[in-house]
Amino acid sequence: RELWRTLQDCFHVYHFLKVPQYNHNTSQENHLFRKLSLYLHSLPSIEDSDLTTLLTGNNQNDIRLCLGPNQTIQDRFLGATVFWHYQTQLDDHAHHNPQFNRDTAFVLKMRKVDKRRILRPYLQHIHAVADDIQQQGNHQLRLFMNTLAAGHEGVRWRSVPFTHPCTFETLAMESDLKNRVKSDLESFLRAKQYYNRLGRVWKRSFLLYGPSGTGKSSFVAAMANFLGYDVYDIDLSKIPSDSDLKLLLLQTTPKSVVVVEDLDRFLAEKSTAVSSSGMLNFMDGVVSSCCGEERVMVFTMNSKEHVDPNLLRPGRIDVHIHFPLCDFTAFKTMANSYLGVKEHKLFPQVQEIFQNGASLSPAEIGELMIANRNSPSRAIKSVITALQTDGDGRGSGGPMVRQIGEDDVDEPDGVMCGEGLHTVKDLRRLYGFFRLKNTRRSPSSNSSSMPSPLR
Ligand SMILES: Nc1ncnc2c1ncn2[C@@H]1O[C@H](COP(=O)(O)OP(=O)(O)OP(=O)(O)O)[C@@H](O)[C@H]1O
Ligand SMILES: [Mg+2]
Repeated sequence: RELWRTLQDCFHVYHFLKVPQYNHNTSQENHLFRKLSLYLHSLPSIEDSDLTTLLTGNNQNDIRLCLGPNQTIQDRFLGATVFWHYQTQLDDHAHHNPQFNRDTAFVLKMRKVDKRRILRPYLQHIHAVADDIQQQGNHQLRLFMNTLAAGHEGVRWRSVPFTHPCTFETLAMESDLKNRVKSDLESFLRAKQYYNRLGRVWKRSFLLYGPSGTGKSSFVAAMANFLGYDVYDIDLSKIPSDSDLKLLLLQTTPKSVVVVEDLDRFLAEKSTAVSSSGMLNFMDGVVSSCCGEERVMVFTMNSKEHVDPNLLRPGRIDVHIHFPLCDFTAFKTMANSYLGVKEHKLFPQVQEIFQNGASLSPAEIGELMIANRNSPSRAIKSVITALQTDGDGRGSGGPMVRQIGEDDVDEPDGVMCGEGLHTVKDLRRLYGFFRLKNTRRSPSSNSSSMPSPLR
C-alpha cells in the first residue's frame, strides 16, 4: 500500500494543511483540532488505517477505534479523496498528556486541483459533523483536573475519561425543579446570538448550595451528561496565583462545564492563593470571552451565609439551586429507585418522623438502602432508626428557619432555589463533614415558594 501511495504521489501535486493541537505559541487548545478529532474518529475508514488503537468506550463493553500515532486515514468529499495524517511523537497515550505531544497535529493532504473546489465546504462539513456528534452526546466525555506544575507549553490540565453515570433521572429531587434546570440549559444553548447582541459572555453560572451529601456533585455530573460537555474541575488549593486561575480558564475548551467545589470553604479558610478579586474576574469570565462559545460554570458550597454577596450577585451567578436534606417525598423517590418499592406499610411511620423534623442527607439514606437492598423492610427500618438517632432536629426548629425565609425574600430576580443534587469528588467527606458543620436545612417547599421562576 505504501508503495502504491508513493507511486500515486509521483503523478500529483499535493497541498498540505496542518492543524496543530495547540494554537501557535500559546497553551490554548486549537478548537479545530478537537473538532477534527471527533470528525475523523467517526469515519468508517478509520478501520482501514494500518494501525488502529482499540479503547474502551463509555460503557465497558463498547470498543472505540482510535487512529494510531503517525497513521493516515482517507476521506472522500465531493468526489475528491483527501488524506489525514495523525502526527504525534509518542504513543496514543501521549494524546492526553500534554508534556509529550509537543508537535501533535493532523496534517491534511489534498490534491492541488481539488483544493480550491472543496477546501472551504469540506471544513464547514467537518464543523457541522463534529457539532452533531457533540450534540448527540455519544462522544467520550472527559474530566479535567488542574495540576500544580504546568506541563508542556504551560498546560495545566490533566484529563481522564468522564464516566459518571449520574443523570437527572437518577437524582431524587423535585421533578419540577429538574425540568426547569433542563429547559434553562436548553434555552441557554440556543441563545448565542442573543448574548452576542447584548455584548455579554455566553456563559451561565450555577450555584449549588446545601449540606454535605445532598447531591451537589452528582448534579454537576448530571448536567455534564445532559449537555454532553467535558468537565473541568478546578481545585483552588492547587492554584498559585490569580493569573494562574485566568490561564486555567483560557485553557478550557468551549462546550464545557467548569466546576469549583466548596467555594465557601476555600474563601473562609483562605486556603487558596486566589484573591477575591481574582475570583470575581474568573466568575465574570471576561478572559475567556475571546472564543464566543458557550460555557457553563458551577460553584458548590455548603452555605452561602458567610460568602460575600457581591460574589453571588445576578450576572455572576445566574441560578441558585438549594439542595436540602431529605424530606418524605425525596425519601419515597429514593425508596422507589433504590429498593423498588412504591408503597410500604412502614411509610406512614417514616412520614411522621419526617414531619417531626428529623432528616438525613440523601447520601446517608442511600447508603442505608444500598446496604439493605435485599430486604426493603429492613432497609426502611434502618432508615427509621437512623432518623430517630442521628436525624433528630436536623431538619427543623431553631432560628435557622427564620433566616432562610429572609434569604428567600432577598433572592434577586431570575434566581431560583430549590432542591437538587452531584459528582466529581464522589463520597469525599460524605458523612463527617456534615456532622461537623451541622449545616442548616430549609424545607424543600422553599423551591416552590421561590420569589421568581427561573428565566
Ligand atoms: N438527591 C439525591 N438523589 C439520589 N442520590 C443522592 C442524592 N443526593 C446524594 N445522593 C447520593 O449520595 C452520594 C453523595 O452525593 P454528592 O457527592 O453528590 O453530595 P454533595 O452534595 O456533593 O456532598 P458534599 O457537599 O460533601 O460534596 C452520591 O453517591 C449520590 O448518589
Ligand atoms: Mg460534592
